[in-house]
This record gives sequence, C-alpha cells and structure tokens, in this order.
Amino acid sequence: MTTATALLEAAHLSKTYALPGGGAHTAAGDVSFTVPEGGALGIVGESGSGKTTVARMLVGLARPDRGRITVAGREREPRPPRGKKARLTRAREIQMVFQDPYVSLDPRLTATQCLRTALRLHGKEESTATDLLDRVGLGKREADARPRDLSGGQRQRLAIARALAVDPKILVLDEAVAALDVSIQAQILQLLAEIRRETGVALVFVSHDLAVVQHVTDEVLVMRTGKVIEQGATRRVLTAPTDPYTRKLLASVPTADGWDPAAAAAV
Ligand SMILES: Nc1ncnc2c1ncn2[C@@H]1O[C@H](COP(=O)(O)OP(=O)(O)OP(=O)(O)O)[C@@H](O)[C@H]1O
Repeated sequence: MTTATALLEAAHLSKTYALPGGGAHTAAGDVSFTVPEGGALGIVGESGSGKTTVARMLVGLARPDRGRITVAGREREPRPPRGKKARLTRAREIQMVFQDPYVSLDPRLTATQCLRTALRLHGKEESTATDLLDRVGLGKREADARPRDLSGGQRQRLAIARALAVDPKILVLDEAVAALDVSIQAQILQLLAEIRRETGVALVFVSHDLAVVQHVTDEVLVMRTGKVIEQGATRRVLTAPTDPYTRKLLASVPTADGWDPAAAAAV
C-alpha cells in the first residue's frame, strides 16, 4: 500500500491503555498505512478492534505510545502545538467528522453561523458559508436552523461542511453514517464521493460496516484486536479476502450488495 506520493503516512502506531485493576490493554499495535493525495482508505473491524483509537491518534485526540504520523512529508507532533497559528495550520491538515454531530456542533449557532465561525477562525471569506451549505445540499431553511431543528442526515451534512470550511487535506470520518437510516447513509456516501472528486480531499473512513466502506474507499485495512490483519484494494479485499477473519466479517454483512458473502467466505 506504499506509494511514492503518500499524503498521509502512519508508521507503526501503537497505543496501550492501563487498566483500572492493573495490567494493560493494547488498543492498537503496530498499525501502518499510507493514503495518497486525494485517496480514500477504509478502516474496518468489529467493535473494539481499535479503529477509533487509530482515528483519534491521527487527529491528535490520543497520543501514540510508538510510531509516527506524517502529512505531506511533515511529521505531526503527538500533541497539538502551542500558539494559535501553529494550531490552525495543524487543523488544516486533518479534520474529523464524528458519528454524532450533535455533540460536536454548538447548539446555539445556526448552520450559517456555525460555518461563518469556522471560516473566520481560519481567516477565510465568511461569505463562502453559502457555497459550503450548497455544496453539502443544505438549503435556505437549513441555513437558518440550529442543530436541534435539523435531521440526523442534515446535521451530518453540516458537520461535513464545517470540516470542509477549513479546506483540509484529509478528512477522517469515524462511523460518520452509522447512526443514519440506510437511505440517508447512501445520500451522505454519495456526497462524500462528490466532495472527494471536486475538492481532492483525502478520506480516512472508519466503519464497522463493510457494505458502507465499499462505496467510498479505494483501499481498506481490516483490524482485529488492535492489529491490522489484512489490507489492500477495497474491491480485492471484499471479493477475495485472504484472511479468515475478513471472510467471517464479510459473511456477516446482511445484504449482499455487489459481492456475494457466501462465495467470499468460501475463498
Ligand atoms: N481510554 C481508554 N482506556 C482504556 N481502554 C480503552 C480506551 N479507549 C479504548 N479502549 C479499548 O481499546 C479497544 C479498542 O477501542 P476502539 O474504540 O478503538 O475500538 P473500535 O474498533 O473503534 O470500536 P467501536 O466500533 O465499538 O468504537 C477496546 O477494547 C476499548 O475498550
């Protein structure tokens, strides 16, 4: 999965948590991958496999015990730097969208105010808020609505627009469609594919759902108990997995959309 033009490189990331009763739990062990400019990587695995831990290390919400992260050849410090300018520069490298935008959106701000605030913070033209809303498919009514007056799908569109306001190189999405109905999931996935095409932003898409990952990623990395057990082109991994655990994961996907889990399990 190594390419000459890696935009994002994670090398040997490890994170071990101390357990309350003594002992330790390795949430992520020796995780390595690269994402090229404009690429899209899926990180999949069951609950507790370490996906969120990896995502949190990428954005600086968790500090790796070992390993390093580089963006466009520049190493990211494990902790956010001191100083506003350095923090904003770092924020423009990687933005994150969470499963539940309710908790990450300010309940007091309308959608337009939310975007204007992000744009202002980053010294960008505030009037582009309207273009951003348009880009994520939010109209005039939603522009003046606060998060509680938006649907789950609309809130997630707003969270994506706010992340894009910063004009990031990389968008990390952690279970970003997991809480949405299947039809709304499809719309958001479509939106992400369009945004990627139009802006060239690279995606790291964390999901327990293999059916979802196939729509938005070129490469996929399968995690189990903190370890990467398989990685490669998404189509190859979903149609001809080499690891028995990946086969099991595929077999548990309830709808066979574009591949046959039974056939995959038999490989
Ligand atoms: N702060 C923490 N302290 C102790 N253990 C943790 C902490 N964060 C995560 N873990 C443990 O590390 C493992 C990996 O967790 P992580 O959230 O990364 O998994 P995940 O694959 O994202 O799961 P899910 O899809 O359920 O969020 C789990 O066993 C979890 O209990």
